[in-house]
Amino acid sequence: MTELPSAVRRHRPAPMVRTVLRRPAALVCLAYLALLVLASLAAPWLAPHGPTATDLDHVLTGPGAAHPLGTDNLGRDVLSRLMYGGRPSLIDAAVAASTVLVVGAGCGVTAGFLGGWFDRVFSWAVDVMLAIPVLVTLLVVLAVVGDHQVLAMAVLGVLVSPGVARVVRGATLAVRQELYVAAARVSGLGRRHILVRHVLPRVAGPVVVQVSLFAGGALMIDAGLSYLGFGADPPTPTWGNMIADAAAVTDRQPWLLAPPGVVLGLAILACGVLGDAVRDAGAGRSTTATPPAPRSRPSRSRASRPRKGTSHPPVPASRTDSSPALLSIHDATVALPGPHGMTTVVEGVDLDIGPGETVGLVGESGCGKSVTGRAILGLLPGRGEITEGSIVFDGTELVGADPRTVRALRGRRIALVSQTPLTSLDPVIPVGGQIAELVRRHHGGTRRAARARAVELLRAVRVAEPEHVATCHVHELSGGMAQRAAIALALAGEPDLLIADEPTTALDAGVRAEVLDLLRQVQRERGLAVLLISHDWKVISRMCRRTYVMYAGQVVESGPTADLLAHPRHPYTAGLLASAPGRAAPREPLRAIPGTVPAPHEWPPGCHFAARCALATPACAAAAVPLLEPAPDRGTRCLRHTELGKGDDRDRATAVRS
Ligand SMILES: Nc1ncnc2c1ncn2[C@@H]1O[C@H](COP(=O)(O)OP(=O)(O)OP(=O)(O)O)[C@@H](O)[C@H]1O
Repeated sequence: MTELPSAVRRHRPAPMVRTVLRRPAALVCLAYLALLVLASLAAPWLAPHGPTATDLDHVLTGPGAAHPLGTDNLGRDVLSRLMYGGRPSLIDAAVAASTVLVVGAGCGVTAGFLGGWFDRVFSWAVDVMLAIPVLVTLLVVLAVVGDHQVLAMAVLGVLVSPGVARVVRGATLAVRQELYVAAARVSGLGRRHILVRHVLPRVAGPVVVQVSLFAGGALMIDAGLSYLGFGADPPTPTWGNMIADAAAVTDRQPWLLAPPGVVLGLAILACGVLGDAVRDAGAGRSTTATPPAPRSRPSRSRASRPRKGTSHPPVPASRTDSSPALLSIHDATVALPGPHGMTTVVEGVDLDIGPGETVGLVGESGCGKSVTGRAILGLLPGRGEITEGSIVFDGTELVGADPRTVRALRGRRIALVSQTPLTSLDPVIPVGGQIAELVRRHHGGTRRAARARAVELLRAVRVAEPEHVATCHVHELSGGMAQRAAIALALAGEPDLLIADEPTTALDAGVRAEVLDLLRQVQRERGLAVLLISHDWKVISRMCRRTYVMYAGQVVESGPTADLLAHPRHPYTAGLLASAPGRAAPREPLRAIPGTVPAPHEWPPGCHFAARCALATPACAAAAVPLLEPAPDRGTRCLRHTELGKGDDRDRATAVRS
């Protein structure tokens, strides 16, 4: 089993509330605001005098025994009026802040999360609303609704919401684009679940900051409106009209300005400091939660070490032609939106995987391997779509199927393991919690049973101390261990097909061998079919009986791996093999196929590889090359495949430059 990294026991992120409360300044501010709320609520019982009771013998007195904060120009007790006045001021601010929370933050989160037409309408509406002058509109509203201050503050909240919504939308969009959110979709979790469990906790920080800062501003605006005479009618006290009364007699009793001014000023300050504390706590958490660069440690414990003589264990059995395919892709064409409009990025792909079979998909970067994998899961980026062809999984056609049918397969029947486990696991939920969440989602059961199953799955993927690792966050794990956890997560639904998209690319050589061993073991034990996407011929030859080679969106060659490696039937495969790092002799420069993969909008009408091919003839460039069958169970898109592998032509086909 892999050893437990020492880092596992460190850097556990504390819940946000606890992190905030650990800051003395935040604690003082919270206490102050709580005191204000309590004092204003309990004013009828705690205030020494009524809010309008006058004592004409004591007018404009300073602080004293009978009146701790003095009296105003009508002999009214300032402390009592402050307490009573807090209630409307705080209610007004709360109404405005709640409106911003519901309208601003609510719309921002919805637009950022849903995207599409809602986001476009939202952005347009925000642009329009930001052009509306807030104060002027508010004064007009007050002129219409009179002294209905609560309504006015709700209107203020609506007017301020676009700015807040824009910030919150940005934060939500950033979280939505995180790989772990995509991974949660791949795992089959529903939208609402992903929003509540994976997105909202991450955007809660920015939302609280925005709302608390605005609450301070709302207190100030409320006081300002009362000062101007728009608030509650005298003699009802508000902090704003108390400041207005004090301002009228500053020459006779300047002290009178101090109590409402200080109380209000401190309340605004407290809101700001609290917002800062939440922001800092959030930043601290995301720093610890942001996965560091993969720390793949070559853990060398006995169970996971590749054993001598078993470095090339037998490749899992291939599907026989008579057995029905578990996954059958036929003539699939995928288009994605891009700078050149909808562009075809995968064209006419045929690919079959039998139950329990491991099939390789290999090719240079940008050839369409990942898009093909995502097309199977119905998770194409943007407004991408499968424009032609069919994808049949276990007898069910997925192209054009009800989205619920495809969603039901994700995680449960088809799972994905990506190359970046550190970014595809939720950084703020313990690994065990994420696995248990999927177990319950796909198989039901109690929380306790799901947690036990999560530990079992971690043990199955050879994680040491699985009980402990289940409580860890992903940033506490090494690269290899995180990849094991990601595989455990993929197995939670007990799928029939695993799409492994370069699952070992981010790992170092030692851990790579362990993870490949592990994949083969789970594949064998569970009869899993695996589509293994890779750049690495070594991985392909070790794992896959059959391989498909992709170039510029097309499958250009396919066949049993051993045969394909020994006798490539397409110059691209030959070139790719010749430029594999292991093929170069010692001190010989690494070879490469001349040129680069053309971008999808630059694909030629004929053979996509013609421009880089030493064997190309005018016929190759003239028209699209269909998939030919040079031998049983072999496919190639090369018109000159019969000439490959013969003397000089073979050399020319693999002609590469340093
Ligand atoms: N979100 C996207 N929007 C637009 N085009 C995309 C998007 N993702 C991929 N593409 C394009 O689709 C084509 C295929 O990309 P894909 O990621 O499938 O290649 P790949 O063979 O998996 O490469 P790699 O090995 O680097 O992952 C590329 O031309 C790429 O630019």
